[in-house]
This record gives sequence, structure tokens and C-alpha cells, in this order.
Amino acid sequence: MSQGDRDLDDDISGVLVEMLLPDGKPLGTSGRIAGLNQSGGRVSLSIQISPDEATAFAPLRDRLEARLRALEGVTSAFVVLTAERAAPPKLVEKTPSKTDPLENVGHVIAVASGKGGVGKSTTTVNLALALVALGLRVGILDADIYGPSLPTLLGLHGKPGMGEGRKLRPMRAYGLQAMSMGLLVEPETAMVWRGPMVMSAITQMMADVEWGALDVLLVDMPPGTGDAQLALAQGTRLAGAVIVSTPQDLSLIDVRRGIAMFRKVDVPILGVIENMAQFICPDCGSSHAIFGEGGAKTEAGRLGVPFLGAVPLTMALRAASDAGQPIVARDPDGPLGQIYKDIAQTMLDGLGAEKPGLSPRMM
Ligand SMILES: Nc1ncnc2c1ncn2[C@@H]1O[C@H](COP(=O)(O)OP(=O)(O)OP(=O)(O)O)[C@@H](O)[C@H]1O
Repeated sequence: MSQGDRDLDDDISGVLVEMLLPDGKPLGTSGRIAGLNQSGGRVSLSIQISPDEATAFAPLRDRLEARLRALEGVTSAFVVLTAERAAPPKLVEKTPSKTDPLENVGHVIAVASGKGGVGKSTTTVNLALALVALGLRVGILDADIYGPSLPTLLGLHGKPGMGEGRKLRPMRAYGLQAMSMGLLVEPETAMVWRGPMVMSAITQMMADVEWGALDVLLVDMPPGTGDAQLALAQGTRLAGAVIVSTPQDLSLIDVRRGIAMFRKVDVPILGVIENMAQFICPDCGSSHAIFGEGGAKTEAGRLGVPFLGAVPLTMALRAASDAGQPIVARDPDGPLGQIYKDIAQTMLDGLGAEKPGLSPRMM
């Protein structure tokens, strides 16, 4: 850790001791700090409250954010009030290492959703395979700790091996490098983890994988906008975020929250992917726009984010996923493969990347 980082941690500790809770006690010694991260001047902090204290603590949160932002060396500060139970309090959690664990990775892109079950993991895998089809080297980090589905989607079995420096070797499938919490932890174990444990598990997984050279690493985020998502957005060098939504959910507050969270930590929103847009009848192949047409595009416009494209609800897509052979791997040039490749290309254009056709490697 550099002297600058140490000084900044000391300054942050000083601010935490000065800030007083509504009951007059100093925040720094109150045991209310459930998580604190500082990395390269980006500070995120969560304060433990009970649900009925939210209004009383809101002014403190705003003051604290302003004080942290005013510190020399702080580029962004994000404070959240969380109603989850706290881990044993720490005043300042030091950044473990100064070396970038993702130094072999060109662009890290988060794939997020406001809520669970909208097809985020399915979209991540097929988008990743579309990027491979466009000629890029791609990895997926499945950080969806509560519902890791990457092993099923890619048909991965066994445990990842150890590389040099006791780092985990990513597994390989369909030309992708892949790592998932589901390969490391039993699902029942992760289900009972509280916010701070989720945060540290994800941060550790981020640092402990020996990625080979990658143009793009897609991070399948846990659904929602809580502490774990914030820690990831704040603590990772994200080039941008993609939001997956079903048409009926796009107008809901969850999607807005997701967009607001990334904006707050200065991560550009590369766009929204509408999943399960129309229903394709498996018998006759006819398309039914159950939730109407064009609504998602209009809604994305209202939210001020690009619209990357729409994926229909099809039996073939779900069956391929369940069989561990994603549809884009099965048929990259089929109609769904084409849809995902168009989405991938639009996303790359938004990233300011070179056209893969002109230059297959972005690094
Ligand atoms: N376009 C689609 N057409 C048909 N089925 C789909 C489509 N997208 C997703 N599904 C199916 O919907 C279910 C949920 O998808 P998925 O697991 O990708 O969602 P998720 O948002 O990642 O969920 P979670 O929040 O639980 O991790 C899966 O059975 C998947 O096969």
C-alpha cells in the first residue's frame, strides 16, 4: 500500500470519528460501520441501521458523503444505509493489494438487473459468446453469489485448478474463460451470508483468479442494488454496465435504482437489453408482442440510456441453456445468434472500442 493510500485511510478514519450519529455518539466508534472500502480514491461505506432509522440517518449520510468527497485524494464517495445485520465493526478496511488483479483484462463490464429472474445470466453467457464470435477474447465472472448459474449454463463440472501464487485457474468452455462462485461454495452456504460477507467473498474472488489475456470480462452481478453490488461497482475497474430487463420491469423503480447506482460511482451505462421481449411460438414460429412493441426502447430513452436490443422469449433458448449448450454456442449464425451479435456490436461501439472486424484484439 502506498503512503498516499495510508494517509487517505487515516483521513477517512478521522472523518468517521468526527461525524456524530443522531444520538450524539461518534460514528467511528459506534459499531455501525458495516463495510468500508477505499481503492484508488474511490470510497464506499455502508452504515448499519434498523429500518425505522432511515429518515433520521439520511442527513448524516449526505453530510458524510460531502465530507469524504472533500478529502484530498478522494475521487468519489458513496455512502449507503443498510438494514442488514452488521459484521464485527472495523474502522477502516485496508485495501489488500496495490497490484491490479485484472491487469490482463482490457474492459471489465458489469451485467446487472434491478431484480432476479429476468434472464441476466442467460444474457451474460450469450452476449459473451457473441463477443467471441466477433473475434474477442472473453471471460465471465459469475458474481451472482445467491444464484450462481454459470456452471449449469456452460455445463461446467469439477473444481477449478490452482495456478501460480495459489490463484484459481478459470475454467474453459466454448472459447470462454469462466469462474463462478458456484464452483467454489455450496449454494446453501452462500444463501445465509450477510451483506459484508458477500462483499468480501466477491472482492476476494475478483483478486484470486488468474485470468489469461482477455479483451472483455463480463461480470454477472448479483441481482439488485444492495451492498454487494455497490462494492463491486465501486471496487472494480468497470468500463461500463449493461442492464438486463424484461419489458414489463423496465419502467419499475428497480431499474432506475440500478442505473442511479452505477451513475453515482461514475460507471457509464452502456445500455439496456430487453429480454423476453416477444414470445416466439414453438409450434408455428409466429411472434407475439405480449407487452406491446417499442415500449422498452422508449423507456430506455426516458431513462437516458442507450437501447442495445431485444431478445425474444423462445423455447429453444431456454432448452439450450438448460442443456449447458448456450444457443449462441450451438448456432452462432442462427436468428438468435445474430440478435446477440448485433447487441454485442452495439455495446462495443458504445464502449468506444475498435471494430472487431478491423482489429480482432482490443488490447
Ligand atoms: N429469452 C429467453 N427465452 C426463454 N427463456 C429464457 C430467456 N431468458 C432467460 N430464460 C430462462 O429464464 C430463466 C431465468 O433466467 P436466468 O437464470 O438467466 O435469470 P437471472 O436473471 O440470471 O436469474 P437470477 O436472478 O435467479 O440469477 C432460466 O430458466 C432461463 O433459461
